[in-house]
Amino acid sequence: MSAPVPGKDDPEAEEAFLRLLGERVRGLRARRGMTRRILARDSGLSERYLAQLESGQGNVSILLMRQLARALNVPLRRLVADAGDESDDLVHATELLRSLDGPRQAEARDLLARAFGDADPEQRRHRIALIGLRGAGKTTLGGLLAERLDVPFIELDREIERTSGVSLATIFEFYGQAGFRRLERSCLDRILEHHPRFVLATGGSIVSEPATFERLLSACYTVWLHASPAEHMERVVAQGDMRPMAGNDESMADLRRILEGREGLYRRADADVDTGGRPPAASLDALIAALA
Ligand SMILES: Nc1ncnc2c1ncn2[C@@H]1O[C@H](COP(=O)(O)OP(=O)(O)OP(=O)(O)O)[C@@H](O)[C@H]1O
Ligand SMILES: O=C(O)C1=C[C@@H](O)[C@@H](O)[C@H](O)C1
Ligand SMILES: [Mg+2]
Repeated sequence: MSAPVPGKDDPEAEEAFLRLLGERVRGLRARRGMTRRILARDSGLSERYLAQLESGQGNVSILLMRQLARALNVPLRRLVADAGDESDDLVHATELLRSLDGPRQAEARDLLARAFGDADPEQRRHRIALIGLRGAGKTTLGGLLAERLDVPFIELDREIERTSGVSLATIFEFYGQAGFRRLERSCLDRILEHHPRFVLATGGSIVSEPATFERLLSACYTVWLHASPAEHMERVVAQGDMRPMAGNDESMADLRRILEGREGLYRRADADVDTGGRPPAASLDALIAALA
């Protein structure tokens, strides 16, 4: 039996995607009042090829797709968006956000999260979620904090393993990053549904999944635990934990790169605690102070 390819669709789903692409091109062309002949001329594709594509039978290369997008004057992402990502409201709201500069985009995102987030602010204070890189102290401090607050301590990675009945390594091997992310999201949703109070230790990479991270931020009081890269590495190695980080082998360079890639997201937490250069008991006091 050949190895599974988690990113590959079955042939029916592939056909459905090509049909969607064809309908999308036909719809955009119609809305613009362009004949197939004109679009063929402006994009450099032959009329015959365009007809094939519009009927869902053309698997067009990315460069030809870019030519088509330019001729239709739409961003390339609009042609290849997943089903459901193309309502006019979503497209217009996205364009509005894109017209703002960086700081105002962040402001707009926070406004939207406040207006449409599902959290009751009072309940949010009783749901504490620890985020941070491996070795930050999420498990160590999370357990101590839960004991102190007399609330359940939940480890999201362990919940994912318990629900799926297999180890994280097996999930990644057979279902890929995408499969892990789906399980992570459904476990988080279930925890939020069943527990009004808890301390939750999340997986270090939860911040890389925008929808899941937004849900976490809106439903929980989040605290970013961090130490210096060297301390993170020291702690991970001392635990004999040789799990690959984001698919790479362990090295300081990888760890720095991962931290760099995630730092801007970790910073969105409600509070942060530096767990470096002090014992866990001192970090626990700092964590409790950060919740006050
Ligand atoms: N100030 C401190 N706060 C928390 N942990 C500390 C501190 N100083 C040293 N440590 C040690 O660092 C390690 C932290 O590991 P821990 O498993 O809690 O991190 P984690 O964030 O849960 O990592 P992972 O993402 O791999 O689950 C523990 O061995 C702990 O004893
Ligand atoms: O930091 C990471 O990249 C990860 C940490 C783990 O807790 C798991 O959530 C997963 O293996 C990814
Ligand atoms: Mg842990």
